[in-house]
This record gives sequence, C-alpha cells and structure tokens, in this order.
Amino acid sequence: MSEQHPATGAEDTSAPVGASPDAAVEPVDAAPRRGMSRRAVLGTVGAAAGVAAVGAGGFAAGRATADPLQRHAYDFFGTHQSGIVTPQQDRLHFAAFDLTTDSRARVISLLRKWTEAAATLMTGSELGSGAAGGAYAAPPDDTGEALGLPASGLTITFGFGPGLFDDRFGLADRRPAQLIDLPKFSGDTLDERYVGGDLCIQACADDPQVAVHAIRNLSRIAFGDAAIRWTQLGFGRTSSTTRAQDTPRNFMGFKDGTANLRAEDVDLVDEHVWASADDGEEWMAGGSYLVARRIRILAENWDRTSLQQQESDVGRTKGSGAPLSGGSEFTEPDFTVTGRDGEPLIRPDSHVALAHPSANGGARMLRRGYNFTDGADDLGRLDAGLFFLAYVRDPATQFVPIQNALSSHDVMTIEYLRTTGSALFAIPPGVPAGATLGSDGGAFVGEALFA
Ligand SMILES: C=CC1=C(C)c2cc3[nH]c(cc4nc(cc5[nH]c(cc1n2)c(C)c5CCC(=O)O)C(CCC(=O)O)=C4C)c(C)c3C=C
Ligand SMILES: [Fe+2]
Repeated sequence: MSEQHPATGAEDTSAPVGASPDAAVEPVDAAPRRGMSRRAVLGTVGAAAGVAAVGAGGFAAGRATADPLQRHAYDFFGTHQSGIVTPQQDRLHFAAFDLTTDSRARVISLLRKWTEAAATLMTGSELGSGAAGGAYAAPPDDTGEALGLPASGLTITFGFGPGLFDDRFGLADRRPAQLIDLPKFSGDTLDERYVGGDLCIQACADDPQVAVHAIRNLSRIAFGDAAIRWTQLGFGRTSSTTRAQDTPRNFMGFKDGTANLRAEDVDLVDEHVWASADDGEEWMAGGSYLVARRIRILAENWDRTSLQQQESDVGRTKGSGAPLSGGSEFTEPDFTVTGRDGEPLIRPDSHVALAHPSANGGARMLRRGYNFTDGADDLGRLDAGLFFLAYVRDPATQFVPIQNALSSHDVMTIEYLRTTGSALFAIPPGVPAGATLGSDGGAFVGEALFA
C-alpha cells in the first residue's frame, strides 16, 4: 500500500526504511545494510553519522541535496524503481548494454546479481567482501574508488530495450506495445555509437564518483553476459522532479524543467508516467518507459545569437524563466497574448509553444535530463549538449508527436540542436519492500516478466 507524505502530498511508494521526513537532514542509522558501509570501513564516521534512508518516491523532497556530507541514501525497494520521481540528483552515469548471452537463465541470473548489488550500493556499502577485505589472491569484490564516500543519494534504475524481446530469450510475446522502435525524426543525425541497447542502467548521485563506481561495478558483474554498448556522463541536472528543488539551467543558459511533472503531482504522475496493468502487459504495472536522446547543442552558433532571438526561440525569458506572455517563472504561458504588432508574444514556432500540452493533446512527460560535455569535434567545436531523459507511460502518444513537432517546426531544434543518440527502454516496476534478494532464487527487477 502506498502512503501520502504528510508535507508534500507525494506518494510514498518506496517504503522508507525507518525514515522521518527529516531523515535526510538528521541522519539516522536506519537502513538495514547489505554489506559494509564504505565510510565505516575507513573509520571516518561514527554512529551519529550513519546513512539516512529516505524513500525514493519523492519523500523528503528537496532535502536530498541539503546535506553537505551527502550521507543520504534512498531506499532501493518500492512499487516503483528509484531514480524516477526521486529528487533529481546532480550527476549521472548512464549505460546501455548488449546482451552477449543467448541464455534466458543467464539473463535471470544477471538481473538477480544486479538487483542485489544495486540495493547494496544504494546504502553506500561495499560489494561482497569489499575493495580491500577479501582473499589476497583474488580480485576484490568491489573496485574501491568509492571507498570512504557516502551513499550520496545514489539511485540505480534498470531498463529493458527491444533486444531483450527478440527471439533469444522466449520473451517476444511479452514485449509491451509501448516499447516501440522509435522512428527516425527529421533532422536526426544519429551516431551508431549512441543508439539502442538490450538493457540500460541509469545511475544518478550527488557525487560523480559514486555514480561512475556503480556503473563500473555493475558492468563488471555482467562480464560474460552483457557488455557496455554506450555510456553517457551528465554533469548537471536540467530538470527538477520535486517542488522543493530550484530550477537548474541547461547548456543554453536557460532555466530548464520549469513546467516539468513533479513527484508532488501524484495524480498527473499516475496518469502520465506509471504504466498500469490495463495498458496491456501486467508485468509492467508500476513501471514506465524511458526515452533517452543525446542532443548536441551547437553552442558556437547559439552563443552568437542575440538575447532577443534566444528568448523568442525558447518562448521564455533567459533571466527569470518567465513566459514571454508575462508573469514570473511558474506563471502558465498564455499563447493568446499579442504585442503591439498584433503578433503573439510567444511565437507559435517557439520551443515552449510546440512542446506545451495544449499543442499535444494534453500529453505530459517527466523530464530528467542532464547537461553533458564530451570534448570537441574535428573543427574545435564543443561536443556538448543535453542528454534528454524522459519518463512516460506511452512513448507513441507522449513523446513521438512532440518530437515530430519540434523536429519540423521548432526553430531552436532545427537551428541549434543535433540529436546524435537515441534509445527507448521499458522500465519495470520496483522490487517490493520486504523481498529477499540474493543470487540463489532472490527477487529481482523485472521478475514478473520471466514468470
Ligand atoms: C520531445 C521532447 C523534448 C525535447 C527533445 C526537448 C529538448 C530540449 N528542450 C530544451 C530546453 C527547454 N525545454 C523547455 C520546455 C519543454 N521541453 C519539452 C520537451 C522537449 N524538450 C517540454 C514538454 C517542455 C515543457 C513545455 C511546457 O509545458 O511549457 C524549456 C522551458 C522551461 C521548462 O518548462 O522546462 C526549455 C528552456 C533543450 C535545451 C533541449 C535539447 C537540447
Ligand atoms: Fe524542451
């Protein structure tokens, strides 16, 4: 049963472990640990500085980043996986994997090991016997670069790509209709190095080393069964997923995420984000679909564009993020307001006008993207932009039409953006609280798919 958080009204579906709403600011020794705390191992923290556990479903919204020591830990367990409505962390390491095994049993075994490891990592504990505590003659169970670091709000979210449903694993008839093959959109300049994947892992944290450590160790566990196909690092969030968080800025310098769906919008999140058994595949109930698009921003061109043109292309002011129709950041845009010349103050071909629910049959999405920068191209231009991540209940109706409109009419998209990567994943529901984990028959993410 889910509960409502008394302060935010957010649905607490992830069964916080002994946590009060203040848990993230007043650390409690709450989470039943799997493995040894990485900080306790070094003797750097005493009992008073144990890891605070907070539910990932928006619980203790916004407080997750308030703890300068980043000791907060989200609960792995819940109706939904963590890392979706969890207050968005500042850092990302995302990885898409190819399955290299043809064995269904090996896939199940991998998901069991991944699930157990993720639950351990999210508490800020070392894997197995740790980085320096195992047999001297064997490689350590944990690679060690997070030793001494706290949980740092780590969330780990697993996804299944179309390849899991090909003819290798006997799952073809369980593929959800919502897991479509994304079409090629007008203007896409996809680089095969950033496309697709049979599985994915989104690791978010407030410390990049913790997010990278998670992906590295999970990929190490997958050795022989799955191999990394592509990855993306994100250095700063471009959305907020709770009302308590400030709106961050994207690489174009604009506030991004103002009109995003948030954890507190429980009814809207139910309607637009969480899959239901009525959607066709019962095993997906409580899950979602993740659209991942690596979008390069042609910064050199954008930076030579006047402020007036930039604002007009976006449909909002650069300073406050208010819609050009007036008001302040969170004022609803009014597309009917015209200027002295009789033209709409928010241009119909601006980004906001084209992406707004009123232009898309009411479609909404929960955006969870990150700024990225990956060096430079042959011409000395930054390969930087926005790694667009969005969670939706049905990509065909909530993403494809909006992307088509942006690709065809959005001046900002056409002039300044180049999409170089693209993938879609089914995100199974969470592992229920109280489930027993372990490589020997334990519960695992996506278990109902294999039942
Ligand atoms: C297909 C969906 C979208 C893609 C791809 C996308 C890329 C993209 N967006 C920005 C910057 C901003 N987007 C803003 C709002 C906004 N964008 C989308 C969808 C996509 N964006 C939606 C649904 C919305 C909300 C529209 C609304 O309801 O008003 C904004 C305004 C602030 C905000 O509400 O977040 C900015 C700025 C970039 C830079 C980008 C790709 C690089
Ligand atoms: Fe946008």
